[in-house]
Parts: sequence; structure tokens; C-alpha cells
Amino acid sequence: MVSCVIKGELLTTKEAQRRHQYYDELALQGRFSSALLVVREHLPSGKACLRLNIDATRIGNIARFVNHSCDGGNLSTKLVRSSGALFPRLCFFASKDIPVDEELTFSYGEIRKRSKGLPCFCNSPSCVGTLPSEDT
Ligand SMILES: C[S@@+](CC[C@H](N)C(=O)[O-])C[C@H]1O[C@@H](n2cnc3c(N)ncnc32)[C@H](O)[C@@H]1O
Repeated sequence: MVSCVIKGELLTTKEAQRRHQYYDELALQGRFSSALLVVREHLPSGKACLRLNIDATRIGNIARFVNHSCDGGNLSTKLVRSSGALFPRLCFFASKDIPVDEELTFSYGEIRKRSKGLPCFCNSPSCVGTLPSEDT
């Protein structure tokens, strides 16, 4: 079973929005790969109750290299709480048996609000052509 904590800078939402815009501009110019993740936790009612903005673009760990796959990939994410910790940690777990040498991937999310999103190259049969993104 793969398990790995996603590490990065914890940002305010305002700073995450600023960086999102900046990273998108750089990405559209080509050859820039950001790793800014917005994690939302929802109540059973569907209402969002927690938002974490984790930016592993400049400071992070190996988890920042996991790419997106439109078919959901072979990893799932879970928020893990430890006693005494202020925030939960986002962890990867294997969602199936993963053969040696298979790329590790997960779904960055379902939201595709921008008409001109970045192109997706996941090559899965269910690929929709653009990476998940949103105006956060
Ligand atoms: C968390 S990083 C993943 C690691 C990144 N590929 C790298 O080499 O640094 C996220 C960035 O990788 C790229 N990326 C991830 N999955 C992709 C996909 N399926 N198609 C195209 N680009 C992808 C995008 O630039 C995205 O902003």
C-alpha cells in the first residue's frame, strides 16, 4: 500500500488566488509546472466546512510530482487527523494494486470552470482534454 503525506506551503485563500493567477500566466507561456492544491472538506449536507490551500511548487516533497489522470488514477486521497495537530494532513493511498513501473496518478478534481484550461495529457480513454481547474 502506497501512503504519502502531501507537503507544501499552507496559504491563505487570498494568497492562493494570487498565486493561481500568476502560475496560470506562466503555464500558458509554456514549460511551467505548478503544484497548488485546493482541498475542500464538506459536511454531510454538502456545505464546505474546511479549505486548505497547499502549494508545493517551491517547497514540498515527492508528492508534488504526482500527475492528474481523468480516469481517477491509481491513488486516492484522504484527510488524516492526528491528535494535537491544528490541520488535517492530505495523504495518498493506493486505490488498487499498482504494477512496478506504473506511473502514480490521481484525479485533481472534477471542476473545469475555465473555458481555456491547460491541456491534459493523461492519455486515459476517459480524458476530457483539459486539466481540472477553477476560479478559486
Ligand atoms: C503536482 S504537479 C505534477 C508534477 C509535474 N508534472 C512536474 O513535473 O513537476 C502539477 C502540474 O503538472 C502538470 N500536469 C499534471 N498532470 C497533467 C496531465 N494529465 N496533463 C498535463 N499536465 C499535467 C500540470 O502542469 C500541473 O500544473
